[in-house]
Amino acid sequence: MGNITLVMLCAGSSSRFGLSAKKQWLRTEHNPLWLFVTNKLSSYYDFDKIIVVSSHHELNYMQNFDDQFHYVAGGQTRQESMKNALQKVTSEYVMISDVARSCVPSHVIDALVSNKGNADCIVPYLNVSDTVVYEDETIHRENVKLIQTPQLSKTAKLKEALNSSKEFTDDSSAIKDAGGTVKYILGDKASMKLTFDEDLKHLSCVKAPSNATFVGTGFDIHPFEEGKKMVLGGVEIDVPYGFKAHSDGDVLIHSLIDALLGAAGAGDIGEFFPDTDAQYKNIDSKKLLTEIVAFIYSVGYEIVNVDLTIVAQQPKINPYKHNIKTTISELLNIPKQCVNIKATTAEKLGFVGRKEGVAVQSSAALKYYDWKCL
Ligand SMILES: Nc1ccn([C@@H]2O[C@H](COP(=O)(O)OP(=O)(O)OP(=O)(O)O)[C@@H](O)[C@H]2O)c(=O)n1
Ligand SMILES: C[C@](O)(CO)[C@H](O)COP(=O)(O)O
Repeated sequence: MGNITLVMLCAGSSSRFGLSAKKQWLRTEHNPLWLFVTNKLSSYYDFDKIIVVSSHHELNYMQNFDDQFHYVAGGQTRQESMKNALQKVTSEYVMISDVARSCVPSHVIDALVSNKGNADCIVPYLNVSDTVVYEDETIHRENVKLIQTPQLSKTAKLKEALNSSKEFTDDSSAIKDAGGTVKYILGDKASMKLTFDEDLKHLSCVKAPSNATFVGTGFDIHPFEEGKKMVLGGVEIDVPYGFKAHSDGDVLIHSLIDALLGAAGAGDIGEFFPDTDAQYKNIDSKKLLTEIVAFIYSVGYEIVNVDLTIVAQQPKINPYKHNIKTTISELLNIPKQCVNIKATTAEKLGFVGRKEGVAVQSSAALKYYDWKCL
């Protein structure tokens, strides 16, 4: 243990990446990239502590993957994410890395550690081999450094440097601005940052995602309530009663949400939308499904197909099947032929047979987003 904490920054929004999946959630075999990179760096050096910084709404999901790390919610900027992580750093030194730099070679980590203490911040860089023009003027390219991460800082100095109102794009510029010392060491082209989708062709150290399929199931029941509008599968049903619920009571969409979350290993609808939360009172469940679909795609999955079975003695479902199928396929952004809607009565048995309510059983299949096929 060398009194160094590793902070892995994984809370970005991947806005420049431009794909359905966020870059830190691309899979290599079965591992999300953030886990692959964190495990790789932790194999190079025996850190005192490893902190993974996640987007706030992915924190619970991320923690499912590995409980050996500490997890912290990130902020709106890289700097905010760093500051949030630093609140949990007690070691004398901190190594902060971008998960977007997924193929950092071990010799860079070795060089950072061997320079520990030689300056307030040890920074890997690359020289440039192109001619450089800055504001229409050609400048001496030997004076240009392309800065990389991880960077190894004295924790106290970095904390002090970030207590600034200024926004810095990396640790070393903050430390320099605070009068600290910086030592530059040669980095490696392999440490290239994954920013745009075309950068994927340089992602040499990771394997393709597994082609496995993941299946989840959902089940929900809602009793009838007189005088309420009925919405089922996002479609208004022409009957003088609806579903008793905190939300609009769309029992099909609730069941489908649980099937999607189940396939992704992401818990259940109540963990995402507590029925004690006033913001979901009478909410349109299509909005909930839209949020869950965005989550499923952003954490690196694609939806293969869904199969939904409505168990109802009333109302008659057949007249609405086509519209429900169309609505669900649009909400999931999958072809209509990948959405199957079944309806059955309960043969007048039980609460369904007594026309007290409706149950829906759902199944969903997911696969990893195949970024290698781009
Ligand atoms: N609020 C933020 C913003 C960025 N990062 C992390 O900082 C690293 C470098 O940021 P960048 O490559 O810009 O990632 P994104 O912010 O996701 O990309 P974009 O700017 O295109 O949205 C990434 O590992 C990213 O996850 C972070 O932890 N918290
Ligand atoms: C920290 C960094 O990787 C050093 O080059 C870079 O500044 C991150 O920039 P981004 O826009 O936050 O990706």
